[in-house]
Parts: sequence; structure tokens; C-alpha cells
Amino acid sequence: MTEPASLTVDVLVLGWGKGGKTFAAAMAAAGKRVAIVERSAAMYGGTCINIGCVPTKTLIHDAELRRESDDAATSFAKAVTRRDALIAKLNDVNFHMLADRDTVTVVDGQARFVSPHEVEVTPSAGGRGTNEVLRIRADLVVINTGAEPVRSEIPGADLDGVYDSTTIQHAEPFPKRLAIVGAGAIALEFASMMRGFGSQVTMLVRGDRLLPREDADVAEGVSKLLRDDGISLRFGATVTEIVRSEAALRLTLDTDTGAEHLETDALLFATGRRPATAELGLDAAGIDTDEHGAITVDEQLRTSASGVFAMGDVRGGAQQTPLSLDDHRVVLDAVTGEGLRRVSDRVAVPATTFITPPFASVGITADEAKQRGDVVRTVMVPVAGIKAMPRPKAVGDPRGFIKFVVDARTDLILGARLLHVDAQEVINLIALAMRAKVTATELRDGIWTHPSSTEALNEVLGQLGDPH
Ligand SMILES: Cc1cc2nc3c(=O)[nH]c(=O)nc-3n(C[C@H](O)[C@H](O)[C@H](O)COP(=O)(O)OP(=O)(O)OC[C@H]3O[C@@H](n4cnc5c(N)ncnc54)[C@H](O)[C@@H]3O)c2cc1C
Ligand SMILES: NC(=O)c1ccc[n+]([C@@H]2O[C@H](COP(=O)([O-])OP(=O)(O)OC[C@H]3O[C@@H](n4cnc5c(N)ncnc54)[C@H](O)[C@@H]3O)[C@@H](O)[C@H]2O)c1
Repeated sequence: MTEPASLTVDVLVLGWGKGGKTFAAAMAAAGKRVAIVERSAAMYGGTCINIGCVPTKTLIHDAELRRESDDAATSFAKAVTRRDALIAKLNDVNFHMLADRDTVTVVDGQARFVSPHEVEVTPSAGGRGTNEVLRIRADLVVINTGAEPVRSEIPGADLDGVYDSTTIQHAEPFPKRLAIVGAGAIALEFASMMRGFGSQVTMLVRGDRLLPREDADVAEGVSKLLRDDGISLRFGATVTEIVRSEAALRLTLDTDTGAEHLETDALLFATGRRPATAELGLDAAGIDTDEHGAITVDEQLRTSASGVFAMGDVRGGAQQTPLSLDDHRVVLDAVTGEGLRRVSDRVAVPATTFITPPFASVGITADEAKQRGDVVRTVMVPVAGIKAMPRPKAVGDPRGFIKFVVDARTDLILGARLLHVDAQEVINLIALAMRAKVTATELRDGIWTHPSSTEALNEVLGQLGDPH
């Protein structure tokens, strides 16, 4: 059946992100006619599934399993093959999750507003939806177009061997030496992963330490882990030029002591991801953005255009898949529920940076607590010294630390920083305890499975220092 060139639906979702696809499925299940526009078939399911969380954690897992004696390039190539097979499957599942519903039309193309409730689609080839719908109208529009890597403008940034977080996942040839610009989650995860595969990794950090928003002892603990792993940390270094010199890249670095040069086989730019709004024609819809190009929204994710919502990375703020997912709950509640949910209702949102072992965090730091005048009790202990935590030793990686910040008056957890095996799981329990107002003493006296990483709470929370 040939699709009409224009389509009117109840709900139009732009971009196949976590929040948008879940919202689209919910609205379709409620009997609404839904259209979802995705510009690339390789992105059915969005960033997380195709180029973000899942493929990188697959590669990280394989890097962790590699033995020192395994050939680096072969190990990486095998891991990429496994990654690609998994991602192809997930992409397909995501496509069918929406395309198989009677009331959903999947449109392959790039969407651009022509008015608040109408978009024009520039069709894209190679998809499995329709690329014949050129205009779509809906009373309810959700923008979920995500974010894109910030592109460097320095000379040489477009040379072969210069990667972003997407292209490096298929780096060819495997870089024996890798320089990384940036020190956020992407830089840290790829540094740890590529080191695991056998690269000599140099992180080029423009500041004077890692994790500037963390307590100094936490930042130092993470830095030490990376250094002990053989990753070189260069602080106060900014790349100003890249030139090809025979088979290598020659970087010019601006440092505190003047210009320096560094030879590397490859360079990864991990300097942030910017909301994908430039091509959306937001002016035509009267949709406002901030100075970073993020769509401005209210507490219920309404944009400045009535009936148009934004969710996920495109609206600015922390970029994490579970936040995009929770955004869809807020919008669903606003349009079909009681309208009670607000994004500011969120408390104790956990996050994990998947270095090896993972670094997980929730709540505030000791410095932040002191700045706001709280009297706190803190503890920071190395994992290797926690007697009642055999699991990291059993799996052969007893590195890292655990830090807690507890309110001295109420005994409630204000924040936790975990660097250890299983930290990405344990942090969820601590976040739940914070939301449910479970005290540090109750966590300390909890009955946990054995041997597990959670049971560290029995010992660590028994070592809180005096109030200060
Ligand atoms: C390498 C990497 C690793 C990450 N790891 C993690 C992790 O471990 N844990 C975590 O929580 N978060 C992680 N993130 C962040 C997480 O992936 C994002 O926060 C999340 O995927 C954002 O989802 P979203 O809903 O905003 O939209 P996205 O999933 O980004 O989807 C947006 C979609 O819109 C499409 N699009 C854009 N413009 C248009 C247009 N004009 N017309 C049509 N379609 C358009 C895009 O092609 C894309 O498919 C990672 C990110 C990266 C890059
Ligand atoms: N596990 C996770 O939850 C996970 C994993 C990967 C990415 N993400 C998210 O994806 C987003 C993008 O990640 P990211 O690491 O690229 O961004 P980021 O904003 O977290 O970090 C960017 C880094 O680049 C540096 N930087 C920026 N411009 C620079 C320049 N011109 N020269 C030198 N350094 C520069 C910054 O100082 C910072 O260290 C983040 O929001 C991140 O939280 C999350």
C-alpha cells in the first residue's frame, strides 16, 4: 500500500530515543494514531541501544575478559563482531516494538518544523519504515531527538584516526597508542576500555584534576586507579593542532609550560554532546532554546509551543537513559494522567561511569554538604581492606573504595561514592534507601546475600567518623 505524502495522527514523536519510543508505545496501546520519525535506520531504538550505553558496555565487558597474552587487535576485532551482532538484534527488536503496532507509522527521514504542529520530512533511504510521508500533522508533538558529539574545529580534527564516541567503536586499525581529549564519562569509559584491549592510553585533560565536582579524595582515588592501570593522565593540556606524520598523528598541545608535541596512532574527542536541535527548524514552531541549543521546558516538559513537549538529552541537563525514560512518565502523566508529576520530584538519582571497576555515585559530596552547613559523618575505606566483602577478592579485582556522607543529626545518607566490582548494582540499593529514608544504621544492620558486594555496608557503615 502506498502511503500518502501527508499524514495526520494524534501523536507525533520526533526521534527514536528512550523516552519517545516508550511514550509512542504507550499512546499506541491506548489506541492513538502515532507517527515516529527517525532519521537513520541504524538508530531505531536511539543512542543508548545503537551507539551509546549498550554497545560500549558490551565492549567494556570483553575488554575486562581479555588476558594480557591475547593479541590486542584480535581481541578488539572479536569484541566488535559480538557488539555488532547484539546491536543488530536490539535495533531489530526496537523497530518491531513500534512498527508491528497497527496504529503506528514509522517514518524514515529528518524532521523539521514548519509550524508548531506540523513537520516536513526529508526522507532517508535504507530504512524499513516508510520514506514517502513528507508532511505530518498532530495535535500532540514530542521532541526526543537526543544529542550529538560536539565537533572540534581545530586544524586536523577531520583526519583519519580522529574519532568520536561512535566511530571509535569500529576503530581500524586498532590504535596501539590512543590519546583522548576530555575527562567526562565517555573519556573515562573509553580510556579504561581501550587500555583493557591493550592500547597505551593518554588522557589529555584541560583542568588540573579529574572529576572536579567530586571530593578531592574521591577524584584522587579514581585517578590512582587509572594510573595504576597504566593510563597516562596529562593535566592542563589542550590540543591545538593535529597533523599526520607518516603513520601517526602529531598533536600540538598547549600546556602551562608552553607548546609540546605528542605522537599517537589515534585521537578520541570526548568533549561533550550537544542537544540535536540545529536542524529542527524550531523557530518556525516558536520553540525556545537556551544558549546551549537545549529546548527550554517547564517542570512537566512543556516547550514554549502549546501541545509540544521535549524529553531526553534534547532538553538539556544530565544525559542518561533512565532520565529520558522518566521524562516519558512525566509527559504521559501530563497528557493522560493527573498532571501531578514534576521533573523536580526526582531525588537520589544514581549514576555509574563504567570504568573497570565501575565508579557509581548518588547524592551530594562531603564538600557540598559542608558548604550548605550540614553536620556530617563520613567514611572512606579501600575495598581491599573491607573484611566482610569477599566478592571483589573472589572475582579477582579488589581495587577501589567506598565513601559515604551521612547526616549526623538524622542518620540519613546524603551521598555515596562507590568504586568497585558491582558498584553499578549496589548504588541502586543506596539510592532507594535514600528515597525511602532508610537510615545508615538500618543499612549497616541489614541482612544481605553472601558473598556479595552489598554486604560491605555492614562493615563500612559501622566505621562512620565523628560528626564534623
Ligand atoms: C558512548 C555513550 C555511552 C553512554 N553510556 C551511557 C550509560 O552507560 N548509561 C546511561 O544512562 N547513559 C549513557 N549514555 C547517554 C545516553 O545514551 C543518552 O542520555 C540517551 O540515550 C538519550 O536518549 P534520548 O531519549 O535523549 O534520545 P536518543 O536515544 O539520543 O535518540 C534521539 C534520536 O533522534 C534521532 N534524530 C535526531 N534528530 C532528528 C530529526 N531531526 N529527525 C528525526 N530523527 C532525529 C537520532 O538519530 C536518534 O536516534 C551514553 C551516551 C554515549 C554517547
Ligand atoms: N555511564 C554513563 O552514564 C554515561 C556514559 C557515557 C556518556 N554519558 C553521558 O553522555 C554525555 C556526553 O559525555 P562526554 O563525556 O562527552 O561529556 P561530558 O560533558 O561529561 O565531558 C566532557 C569533557 O570534555 C571536556 N572538554 C569540553 N570541551 C573541551 C575542549 N574544547 N578541550 C578539552 N576538553 C574539553 C570537559 O572539561 C569534560 O571533561 C554526558 O552527559 C555523559 O554523562 C553517560
